[in-house]
Amino acid sequence: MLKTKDLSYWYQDASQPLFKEVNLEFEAGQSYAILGHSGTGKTTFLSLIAGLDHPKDGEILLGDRSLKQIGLTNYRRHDVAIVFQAYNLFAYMSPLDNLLTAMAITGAEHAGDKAYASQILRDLGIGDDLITRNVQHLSGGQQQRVAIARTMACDAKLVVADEPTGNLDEDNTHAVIAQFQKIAHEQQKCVIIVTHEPDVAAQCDHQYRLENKQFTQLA
Ligand SMILES: Nc1ncnc2c1ncn2[C@@H]1O[C@H](COP(=O)(O)OP(=O)(O)OP(=O)(O)O)[C@@H](O)[C@H]1O
Repeated sequence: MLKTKDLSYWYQDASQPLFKEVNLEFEAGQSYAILGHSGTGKTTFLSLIAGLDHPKDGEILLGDRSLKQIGLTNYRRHDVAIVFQAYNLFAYMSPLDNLLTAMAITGAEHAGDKAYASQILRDLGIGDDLITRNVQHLSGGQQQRVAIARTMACDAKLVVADEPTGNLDEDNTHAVIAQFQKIAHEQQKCVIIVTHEPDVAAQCDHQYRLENKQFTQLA
């Protein structure tokens, strides 16, 4: 589904790339964890996959089209959903309006369908008492579940998450990863998660470590 072809990136100095000539393939219906020490370039890699920046060298292909051909704005709107550690919800809106707004912006199949959006939130434990409350009055774990619900309500086949459990306790971490597994296996999406936590990575279908400018498959 998504492929990197000789992908390289550096910020200032081309002789010191963060990663070099990376060739990876990510399939629909599977989840992938990317581990690695701080500063190795995991977030940078994810931002390229998410279409937030252009590669310095090489390319990223969705199916047989490069992100450059698709256009990054187009790609971000329709093909990829992003979950950050800091939830990144629309502030001052309720969980329900967060989903409905994202569905409208991305032109999702179920755009405007309140019952559909409410059910996804309910399935993630955001019940009727919380669904219309300002998201800023929700706990960290609840906000992260809303962010995940939003990716489920939209049609993007690729879901990327940067340290999605970084702020969560053990129970919420477990629930969030279980939900990502559901997104991969039941919705047949491709889920790519950057994490520091080996326990989190171990719950994904595949694990890679970014080290010495290359990705090594661990499992
Ligand atoms: N906009 C930028 N300009 C210059 N250097 C940057 C920029 N963003 C990140 N870097 C540097 O690039 C390197 C990789 O950063 P990145 O955030 O991708 O690493 P990471 O593996 O995700 O780290 P962490 O696990 O700590 O989040 C770091 O040394 C960082 O300081």
